Amino acid sequence: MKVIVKPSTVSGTITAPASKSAMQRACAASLIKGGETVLHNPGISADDMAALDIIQQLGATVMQQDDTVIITSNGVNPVSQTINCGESGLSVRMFTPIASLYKNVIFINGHGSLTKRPLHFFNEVLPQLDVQCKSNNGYLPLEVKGPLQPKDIEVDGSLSSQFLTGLLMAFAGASANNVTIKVNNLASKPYIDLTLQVMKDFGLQVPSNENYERFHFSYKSNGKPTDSLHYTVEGDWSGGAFLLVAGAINGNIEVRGLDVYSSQADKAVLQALMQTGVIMSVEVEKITIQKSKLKAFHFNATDCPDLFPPLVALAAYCEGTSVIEGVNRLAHKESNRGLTLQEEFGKMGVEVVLQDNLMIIKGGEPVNGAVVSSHGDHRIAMACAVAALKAESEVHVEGAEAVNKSYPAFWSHLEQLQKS
Ligand SMILES: O=C(O)C1=C[C@@H](OP(=O)(O)O)[C@@H](O)[C@H](O)C1
Ligand SMILES: C=C(OP(=O)(O)O)C(=O)O
Repeated sequence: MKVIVKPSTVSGTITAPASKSAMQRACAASLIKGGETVLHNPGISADDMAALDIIQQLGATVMQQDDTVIITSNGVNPVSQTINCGESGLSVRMFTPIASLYKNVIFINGHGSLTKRPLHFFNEVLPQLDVQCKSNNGYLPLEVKGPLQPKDIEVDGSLSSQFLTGLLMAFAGASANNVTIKVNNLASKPYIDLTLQVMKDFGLQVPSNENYERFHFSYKSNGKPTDSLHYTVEGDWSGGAFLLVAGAINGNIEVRGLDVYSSQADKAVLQALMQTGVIMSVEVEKITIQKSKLKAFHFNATDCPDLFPPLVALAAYCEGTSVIEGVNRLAHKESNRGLTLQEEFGKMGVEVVLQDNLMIIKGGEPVNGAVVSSHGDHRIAMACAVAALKAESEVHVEGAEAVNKSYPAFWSHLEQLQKS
């Protein structure tokens, strides 16, 4: 699908979508907790749908009712031998250890970009927890056979935090007692805060967190699972970042649904925006942001790598040279995002230089109309669309359907803002 974005101002009020990071964790926690969970503001992205499907294959029942999703679970009790993670990195890395709680073989698959994302962590780590694990040389498909036994273990967290999220959930699901997960070089640390927050909200066992290096579980019985836990999925700072950047580039908009007290990593977009000098007011209920004269910024996105795409769009309109640190974190996302951002913004005449772990963006020059490609990556599609808002002419975004992975309403939200 191709979407043509015309240069235009944006105005009006928009509510950010549900966070897929929070929604997928809530699905996992509902499965592990047992009993009934009512999810309010449930996400509907492709990644969220993958997580809902996985928990059903692993034994939960899922019912849509009005604006909620009701999940009932008896723990991990699969009704199928196979789970399909779609294109979701979080789902495959979080649900593989959870599926390993089961005593029989489970096959794990996915499609598209997920088949190219590294999973060798499991070949190294799961056997140490008594799980047999086969993979296709460190890639999908996987085959696991548990039951996983929580043990003291030391793992490498430098590739992705998502493996640790999976281990933490699985250890809680196995009632880990007096065991420690030691992690070296953990990446994307705030995502672990979100994991621990969701575990706490669901009444799961929460380990102590010693400086993101040691997570110690000491068993505390929480008694019977709470009947009918109500959980509201928070708004998505990762998708919301594109809306805020759209406002800064060429708008006057109000973004709702973003919790300023959230544990989400991408809340840090506010820090980058503040450096640009944008006119913005942050309140509990809403963030108001408007087109302003923007100056270049220097931002470290090592722990919030999903902010690179919106920040490159922002940097294109900032006077001077902006620098974003943490490019090494981008190689294994839906595309190799350092390279795809360089290529696609290059087509619009925006110079993006990759130097070691830095991305250097020369801003303040005219942004040209162009035909760009999403490379099947939702965040590349959204970054190009937002950059188009003040371009010299139309930007044609090919592969625009990629946004369904995290933000299916993105194109209609953008259109709504362009019209109001
Ligand atoms: O746990 C999560 O919800 C996520 C963690 C991050 O991945 P890494 O830990 O691999 O950086 C992020 O990029 C991804 O979009 C979502
Ligand atoms: C990398 C992403 O997600 P995941 O790793 O869960 O596929 C993303 O949403 O940008």
